[in-house]
Amino acid sequence: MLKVQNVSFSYLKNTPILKHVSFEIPKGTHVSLIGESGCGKSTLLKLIYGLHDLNAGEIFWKDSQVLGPAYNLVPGHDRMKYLAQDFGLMPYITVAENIGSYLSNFFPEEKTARTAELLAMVEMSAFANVKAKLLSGGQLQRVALAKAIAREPEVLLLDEPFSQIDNFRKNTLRRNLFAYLKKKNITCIVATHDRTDALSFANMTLVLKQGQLVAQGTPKDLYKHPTNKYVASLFGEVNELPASAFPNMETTQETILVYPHQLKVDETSDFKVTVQQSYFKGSHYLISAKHKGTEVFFESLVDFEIGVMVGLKVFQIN
Ligand SMILES: Nc1ncnc2c1ncn2[C@@H]1O[C@H](COP(=O)(O)OP(=O)(O)OP(=O)(O)O)[C@@H](O)[C@H]1O
Repeated sequence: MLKVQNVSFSYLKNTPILKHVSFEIPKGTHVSLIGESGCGKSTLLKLIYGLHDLNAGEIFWKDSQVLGPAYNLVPGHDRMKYLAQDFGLMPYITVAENIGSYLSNFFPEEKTARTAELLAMVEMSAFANVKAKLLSGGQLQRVALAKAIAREPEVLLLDEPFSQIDNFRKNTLRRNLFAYLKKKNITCIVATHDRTDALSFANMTLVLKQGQLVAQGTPKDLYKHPTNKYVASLFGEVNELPASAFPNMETTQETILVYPHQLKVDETSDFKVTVQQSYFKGSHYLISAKHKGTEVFFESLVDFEIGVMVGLKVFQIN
């Protein structure tokens, strides 16, 4: 169990970055850490790893307290691995040597086999003998991931681990990596802006806003029952609409959160919008429209001309 208890932290005096953050993560859980840019995701990963001293609170991995540089000559918990956004690879040695640098030289055959296994997982076998400085950003990121799991940490902390990897490779890589981590029961926290990381590959999602933990739960629960628009918008476009605009909800004062796929064109509906822009998404169009000055997004299988007025109804609310 990873326990983060009432943690507060600031880099500079009087500028709090994290405020009273508490949560617990059972061993082997995959967590996605989401929130707008600058909300403190990277900082939280660094604190869990022990790279900074806390202002208040405590962090424990199992029975061992994570201590910052004031208490540790070499910062960083020895059962954890933290992969920063800048990768931390050595440019003048090969890909295989970079990965092998964390593995013991006492068992050369095992080291070679393990390096080959890790290279295959990140689809970089063909680059084993290429110097790291010659790789693209996405290739470097794949090698850095292989290096991070080389010694099988108990806790893996990944900061935007797939940000530079093309979509084609990203999906295979995510499936390989998360299946491997599950098999080895490695606890993993991924700070991400990618909704697929947050929804499809996590058992638990933590939502940060301005340094505070504002929501936590399974990805499905948070997606289906977002506590507010901020949480919902981290999964994609979302509309906040007056409930009274829709049939059977005329007397309701509240607003409702509706994802674009939950709105359907229905010319009989009194809720009229004017089409502003249409974005082709492959399987459908995402249409941006206006209702009394408010932007409304809906999905449609057919395209609409800009300026056309259409009626919308909510057809599938959570
Ligand atoms: N070394 C530092 N010294 C001072 N302030 C810092 C330092 N590192 C980060 N910050 C500030 O802390 C806040 C949180 O930054 P952090 O990198 O943790 O956010 P984030 O959620 O990971 O952002 P992003 O999604 O853009 O990576 C930001 O306001 C940032 O400017």
